[in-house]
Amino acid sequence: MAPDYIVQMNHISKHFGGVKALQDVHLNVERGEIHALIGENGAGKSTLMKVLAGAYPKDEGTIVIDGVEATTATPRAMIDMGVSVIYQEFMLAPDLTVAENIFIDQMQQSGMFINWKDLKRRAKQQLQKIGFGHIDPGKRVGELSVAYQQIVEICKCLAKDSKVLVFDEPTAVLTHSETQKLLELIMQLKAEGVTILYISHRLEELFAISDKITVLKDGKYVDTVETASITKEQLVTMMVGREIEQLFPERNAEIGEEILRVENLRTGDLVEDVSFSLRKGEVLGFSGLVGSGRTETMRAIFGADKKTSGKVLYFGEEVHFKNPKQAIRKGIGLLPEDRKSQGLLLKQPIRYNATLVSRQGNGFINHKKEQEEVRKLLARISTKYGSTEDNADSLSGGNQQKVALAKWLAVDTKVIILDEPTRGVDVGAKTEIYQIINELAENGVGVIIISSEMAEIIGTCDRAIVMREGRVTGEVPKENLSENQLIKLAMGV
Ligand SMILES: Nc1ncnc2c1ncn2[C@@H]1O[C@H](COP(=O)(O)OP(=O)(O)OP(=O)(O)O)[C@@H](O)[C@H]1O
Repeated sequence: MAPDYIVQMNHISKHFGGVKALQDVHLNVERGEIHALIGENGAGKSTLMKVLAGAYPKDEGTIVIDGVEATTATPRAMIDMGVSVIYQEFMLAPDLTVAENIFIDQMQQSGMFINWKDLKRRAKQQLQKIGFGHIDPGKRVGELSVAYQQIVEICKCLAKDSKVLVFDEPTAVLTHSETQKLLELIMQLKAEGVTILYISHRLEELFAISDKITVLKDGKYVDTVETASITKEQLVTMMVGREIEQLFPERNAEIGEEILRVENLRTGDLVEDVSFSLRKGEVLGFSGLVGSGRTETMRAIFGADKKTSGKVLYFGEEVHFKNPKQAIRKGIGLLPEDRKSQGLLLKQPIRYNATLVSRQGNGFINHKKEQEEVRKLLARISTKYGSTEDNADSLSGGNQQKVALAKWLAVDTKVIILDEPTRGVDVGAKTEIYQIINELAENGVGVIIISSEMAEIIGTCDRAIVMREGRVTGEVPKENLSENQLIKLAMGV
């Protein structure tokens, strides 16, 4: 029997200026399957999905949805054909309620008198249908957690009768248990006949839920394979074009004297009592659930937020950084978790972003020299970009993360705090980032890594601190690091 394709994208090409983001790409998805899309940062996954959603016009190629060719692929036309995309940055209106967000498109279209009671009832029904009936349809979306906002976004798509749902890295911002819930929901949607396209850099997720995987590399189609017929290693080789023997490279750092000590730190409403120390050449992991206060702790140390009480000792001396500038001057760096709002200036050139920290205090700048240095820096972590003068928003998500990291590699730090350093980064580049972390440690830098990926904490750290509800619940040395141990401490059991 001939395959029953619901999405057929063939010979798709798309360029942005000189960058060929997609060249003669194919994507054929059968009705009712979960089809994963994978590839390195900048491979063209998001662009292909934006072309499918009608958000970007294609240069060449055809799109056929359920047997009908999309001749005018605008966002409206593609929604009408049954395709909806759940982007990493949700398209929700934070000031409107859950119910209003779910039905916003219908409300705008009908322009009729709105029966609020009915709207709430229908929203509740939608939420119940996918097992989230406990979300209040009258609540403002801005007050919901990221995971719940994502549920609202999914309901919004389902309310539009979407036949094909595209998830673009949906779990990057979710906790372990939220991720499990989302994966279950996706399986449920599949059982109800919805076709799913799924982008993720987390291979274990792809192997858990997908039926087929399409691999892209450098904007080109590599292959489509049955998930059951391939191993993780084979998939990685297809993706990066080489074998990755070891995701977490070995390190033989010499751990030296104590350089940072935090005593009974209290900050904001969340962090109540945090104490720990960091030594020269040490990689210290911070594990815990989202909302456990890890980011807030680091921000207070870095002078980005005020501490209410407690002490920070740096090389044995008490310090009171009033702002990040003071911390940076003393050799402390922080790569924030949210690169979009804190890590990068998206409307500024890549070069400017990569030298943001190193140029502080330098009046005269030699552009040529700077460009050359930036190129070298970015090559160290295989960043894919057009020109150093392009704005940061022209970069793919993972490559934005690399530029945000690069700016810290351009300066000498003694302590560097990396908040979710590999979020949205592909496996090949992850290894390169781990290698850089190792090099920093070998050069005597004390490195702190906050990570929601337990494998990352286990694979890279000499020791881990686990936080829960604003307090430290445990400290685990390398030899005892295990997922089980980290989960127990994070959940308080
Ligand atoms: N609006 C844009 N303007 C210029 N170039 C762009 C734009 N959007 C994407 N690109 C370029 O197109 C290429 C593909 O990017 P895309 O975002 O599709 O990659 P991706 O596979 O989704 O990567 P990631 O895993 O990092 O999210 C990249 O080289 C990127 O820099």
